[in-house]
Amino acid sequence: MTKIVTLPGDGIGPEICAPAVELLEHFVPGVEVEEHVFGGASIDAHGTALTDEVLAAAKTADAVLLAAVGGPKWDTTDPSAPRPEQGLLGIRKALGLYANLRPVRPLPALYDSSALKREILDGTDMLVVRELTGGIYFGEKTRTETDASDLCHYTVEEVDRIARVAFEAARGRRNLVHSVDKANVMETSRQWRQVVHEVHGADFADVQLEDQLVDSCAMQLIANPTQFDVIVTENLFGDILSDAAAMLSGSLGMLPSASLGNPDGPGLFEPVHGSAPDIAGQGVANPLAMFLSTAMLLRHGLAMETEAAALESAVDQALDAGLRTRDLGGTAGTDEAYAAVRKYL
Ligand SMILES: NC(=O)c1ccc[n+]([C@@H]2O[C@H](COP(=O)([O-])OP(=O)(O)OC[C@H]3O[C@@H](n4cnc5c(N)ncnc54)[C@H](O)[C@@H]3O)[C@@H](O)[C@H]2O)c1
Ligand SMILES: CC(C)[C@H](C(=O)O)[C@@H](O)C(=O)O
Ligand SMILES: [Mg+2]
Repeated sequence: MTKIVTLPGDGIGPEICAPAVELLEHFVPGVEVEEHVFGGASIDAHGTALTDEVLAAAKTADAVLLAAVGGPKWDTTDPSAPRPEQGLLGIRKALGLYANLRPVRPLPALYDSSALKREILDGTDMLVVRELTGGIYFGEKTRTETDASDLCHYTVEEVDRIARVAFEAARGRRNLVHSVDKANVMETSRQWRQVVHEVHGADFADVQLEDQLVDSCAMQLIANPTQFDVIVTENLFGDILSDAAAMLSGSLGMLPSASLGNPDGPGLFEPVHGSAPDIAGQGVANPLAMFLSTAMLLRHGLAMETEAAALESAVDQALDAGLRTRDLGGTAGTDEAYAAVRKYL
């Protein structure tokens, strides 16, 4: 039997997770869905954002569906206090999920919801491949009364394996990879660039490779997004660039993600956005990034390509038919969005 562990988390997390579970039950008859507390909710219940029990449950699942964590209640500058985000980083690392795929494909129906002009958006279709278990997120952290430090560290192996994910992905797309770094300043970036070129020369010479500095990439994402096919970049740059790229789709509430990398364990599927504390509890959150993450779970986690495409198509059709949540300039609530998508299944 297929087992999915769900981690609704905090803020709008539970509101967008509930309808996603209904979609899972629709597409995977008899699916066993096991829900666990996670993030801030887990800090409140157990004093830690990710308990050993939840991690053990996740390891036995076919896939993990996560909504969002965090919120002002747990925001603190005290280094000894537990943080919801530690649960997120902890589960990514513990499951060995180094490859985070964030596809950005603005729909013509939503061009008017974006801050960018239609003619700039038209034809945009990119995949951000974000390294997820290394870099400054996981390097040594220190803090004293007078200073603090975060170490950015990458091994050659970590860069090599994420480069391969990006090149492989490009082969199934437009065959172009932009490797984004800060090689004019950072030593980790200079080695990143060298390793990416070595992997390219050895095994992927058929794929076009471009280097781009991260500051320039941020500008190019807004100025000329259609030039990109696959962007591969380190953890922190990928975090920032993918939120910027989300706005090409009209809203952060539209961008899904899949975290993969361990062939023997489950993948983790979650929207790119956070727990949106400013709108939590109002029933107005856009659940579409969560639904599209569920589609990625069907595709990458359960090898159910037909079902994944059907769900993506239902989202497209609902938007074509006029579905607009508040973040997209409309008035539809979370339940209405779910009903609008359900109509096309
Ligand atoms: N994967 C995750 O769990 C994740 C990701 C990012 C941020 N966070 C956490 O979320 C908390 C809030 O962070 P933030 O406010 O910087 O980012 P956020 O992504 O939660 O929200 C940014 C803005 O986008 C809006 N927004 C986001 N998702 C939306 C949706 N589905 N529908 C409608 N509007 C949406 C919010 O209302 C807010 O105005 C922080 O604690 C942060 O650490 C968690
Ligand atoms: C909440 C935070 C730790 C997380 C990250 O930085 O990875 C989020 O912003 C994301 O993009 O998934
Ligand atoms: Mg982020």
